[in-house]
Amino acid sequence: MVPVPSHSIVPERDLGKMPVLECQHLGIDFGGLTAVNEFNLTVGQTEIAGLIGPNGAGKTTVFNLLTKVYQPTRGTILLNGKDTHGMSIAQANRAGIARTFQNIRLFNNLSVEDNVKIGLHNQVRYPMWDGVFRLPKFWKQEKLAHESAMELLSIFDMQDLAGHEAGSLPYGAQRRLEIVRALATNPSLLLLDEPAAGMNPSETAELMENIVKIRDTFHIAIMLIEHDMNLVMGICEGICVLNFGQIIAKGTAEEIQANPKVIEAYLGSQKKEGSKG
Ligand SMILES: Nc1ncnc2c1ncn2[C@@H]1O[C@H](COP(=O)(O)OP(=O)(O)OP(=O)(O)O)[C@@H](O)[C@H]1O
Repeated sequence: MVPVPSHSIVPERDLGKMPVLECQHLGIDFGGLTAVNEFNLTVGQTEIAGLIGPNGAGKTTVFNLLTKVYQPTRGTILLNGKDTHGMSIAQANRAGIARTFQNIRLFNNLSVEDNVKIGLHNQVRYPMWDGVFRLPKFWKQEKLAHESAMELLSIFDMQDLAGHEAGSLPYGAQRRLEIVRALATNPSLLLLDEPAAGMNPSETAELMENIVKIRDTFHIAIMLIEHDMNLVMGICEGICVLNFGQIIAKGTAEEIQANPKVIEAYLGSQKKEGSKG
């Protein structure tokens, strides 16, 4: 039995299992600015978790700490129980963490399939010479990579787009492709940075269904940053609210929506913005 810390909000079905992520006293300073401090969070093995808060609260910085873009000034990150201290971005990815970005980062001139294959790359194994001389092992791996890429693209019904240039896809499809490429690295924790940004309500509704489908199909945890409260409150089981780099609340959608501190710092202004449009 794995003890779950008291600051945990993991769903019941994940209790007793090794959490996918445990952040303990995590923090980072940029010169005199403390961007994140005392960030303590546990994410369950199959949890969909949300990280919300006002602009500049430190959400993307948390993702950058988890993925090793930044090394923390203090604190610990355990990924599937393993301390990620000193890992590079690639090592953290191989250890099971993958992400998408607020601003789409695809290889625009490559095909959709090749973008997914880049994600698969950390699992393809053959000696260098097999690749250089196009030996049978290389072709076997290529065939497997093609099949895996098509299977992953089918999650979003994108198989027919495999040969298209990634940069030529409509915006919503590019966002979906980024998720597929991240999934191709076989993560146990998938981080999505504002996945619904720029999507219309029907695309967002479809995205919500797909996020749940990905969790159910791959049995992984998903943590997302999002300003679309319909999405967050609709699918996130545990929600963590950041303000000025500090966690001000953790809980279920109902608890967060009723929390006066969260309403004052964030949800109140979100509602006003929503009513403007
Ligand atoms: N590399 C850096 N150097 C200096 N300051 C930084 C750096 N990265 C982030 N910050 C600062 O850390 C704070 C948190 O920024 P961050 O981008 O994490 O916020 P956020 O919650 O993701 O905001 P948004 O919702 O607007 O994306 C901000 O004050 C930002 O200016």
